[in-house]
Amino acid sequence: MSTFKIEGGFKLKGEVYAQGAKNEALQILCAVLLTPEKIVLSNIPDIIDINKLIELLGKLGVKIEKLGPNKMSFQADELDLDYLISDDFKTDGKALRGSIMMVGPLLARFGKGYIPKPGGDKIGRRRLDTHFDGFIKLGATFRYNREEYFYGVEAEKLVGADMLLDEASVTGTANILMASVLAEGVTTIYNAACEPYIQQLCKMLNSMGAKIQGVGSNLLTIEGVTALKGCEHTMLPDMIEIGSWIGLAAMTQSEITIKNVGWEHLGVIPNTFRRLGITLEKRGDDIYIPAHTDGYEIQNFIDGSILTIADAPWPGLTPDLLSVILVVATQARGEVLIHQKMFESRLFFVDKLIDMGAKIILCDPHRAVIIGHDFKSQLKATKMSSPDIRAGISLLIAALSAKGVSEIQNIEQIDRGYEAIDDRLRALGAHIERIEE
Ligand SMILES: CC(=O)N[C@H]1[C@@H](OP(=O)(O)OP(=O)(O)OC[C@H]2O[C@@H](n3ccc(=O)[nH]c3=O)[C@H](O)[C@@H]2O)O[C@H](CO)[C@@H](O)[C@@H]1O
Ligand SMILES: C=C(OP(=O)(O)O)C(=O)O
Repeated sequence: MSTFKIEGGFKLKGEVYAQGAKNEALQILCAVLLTPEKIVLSNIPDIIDINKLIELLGKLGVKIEKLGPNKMSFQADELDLDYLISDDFKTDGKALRGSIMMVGPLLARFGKGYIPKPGGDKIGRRRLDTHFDGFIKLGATFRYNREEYFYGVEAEKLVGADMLLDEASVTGTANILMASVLAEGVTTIYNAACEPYIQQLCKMLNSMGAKIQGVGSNLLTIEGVTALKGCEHTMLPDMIEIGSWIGLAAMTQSEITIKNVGWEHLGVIPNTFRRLGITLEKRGDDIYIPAHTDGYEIQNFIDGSILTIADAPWPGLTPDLLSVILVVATQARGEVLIHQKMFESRLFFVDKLIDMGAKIILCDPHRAVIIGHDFKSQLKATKMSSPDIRAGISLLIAALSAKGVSEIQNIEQIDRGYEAIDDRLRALGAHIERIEE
C-alpha cells in the first residue's frame, strides 16, 4: 500500500489536460472481443483499472500492440477461451468491475461468457441483475455458483428481443448492447442508460458494422448483423476527472485551465459547480477557473430553501462526482444537502473530513448536510486511508487545501482512475510526494 504525503495550503496555477475517460475505455476495450479484426484505440488512460483490463484481454489471447502514448491496437482473432474457466481468471477477473462487460461480447461471439463476481470499491450493493436479465431475454441460460461467486451465461444462438430494463444500468446497457449487435433479428432496449460513454460505444459499434438506432436516447433499437469488422476509436476526455480538477481549483483557490474538455459532453456538471458559486468560463473547448480569492457562495433554490445536489441517471448528475462536490462545499459560503441516491456506502468517508474540521452532518447513509467554512477556518491536516476511488480524490483535494502535512494511504484507489495524479499536481505547484511501500 503506497501513500501520498501532501503539504497543503499552497495555491496552484497552470493548465491541465484531462485523461481519456476510464468508464468509456472499460466498455470500448471489452468491445474489441466482438471481432477478429484489428481495432485501434486512442486516448486510452494509463491507470490501474484500464491496465488490469488490458492484461486480462492479453491473458485471453487478444494480440495487443502499443502504437504510441495512450494508443494501442487489439486483435481478438485467436482467443484461449479455456482461460475463462481457469483459477487464474477467477482471481484476475474480480480485480475490477469493468471486466463484467467482457461477458456480452463473449456470449455474442462464442456462445459463452463467464465472470467472477467483481470486487472493487466499498460503496454499497452493486447488483448485476439487469445484465443477466438482458442476456436471458436474448436466449441465454444463466447460472451462478454461490460457493465460487462465479457467473456464467451460455447460448447456442442469441435472438433479438424487446426489453425494458429494470434500471438504467450503465454497464448493464453496454453489456446487453454488445450481446445484441450479433443476435439474430431486432432487439429493443428501453430504459437504456444514455450517457456519453454509451453513445461512444454505439458510435464505435456502428463503425464496426453494427446497426444501432436511437443513440443518445433511452430507447435503443439494434438490428443484429452476422459479423463485425475492425475500426479506429478515440476516447472522450474523462468528465469525472474534469469535475475533480474543477473542485480542486475552487477548494485550493487556484487559477486553473482545463484543456480540451469536450464541453458538449459534460451535461449538468458545469452548472452544478456554478450552483456552488464556482465561476467557470468556457474558453473555446477549455474550462477556465479563476482563483476564488473571495471564496464561493452556494445558491439557494428560488424559494430560498437550501440547495440539494443529488445524483440521477444521465442526463442527471453522475454519482461519481458527489464526493468531490461534497468536499468543495466544506469551504463554500452557505449550506447544501448532498443526496447520494444510487449508492449506500459512498458517504461514509465524511468522517475523515469531520476529523479535519469540516462541518458536516451525516443524516443517514445517503444524505449529508454541509455547512461551509467560507475559508474562515482551514481544514487540519491528518492521516487517512482511501475507501474508494472518488472518496480518494476528494480526500486528496481536502489535503491540498488543509493546513500542514497530511498522509493518504491506500492510494492505489486513486491510481485506479487518475493518471500520474501526483506528477500532474506537482506541475501545478502542489507539494505532494509518493511513498512507495
Ligand atoms: C465502469 C463504470 O462505468 N462504472 C460506472 C457505472 O457503474 P455500474 O454500471 O456498475 O452502475 P449501474 O448504472 O448499474 O448502477 C449504479 C447504482 O445506481 C443504482 N441505480 C442505477 C440506475 C437507476 O436508474 N437507478 C438506480 O438506483 C443501481 O442500483 C446501483 O446501485 O455507472 C455508475 C452510475 O453512474 C457509476 O457510478 C460507475 O462509475
Ligand atoms: C465507481 C466507479 O467505478 P467502478 O464502477 O469501476 O467501480 C467510479 O469510477 O467512480
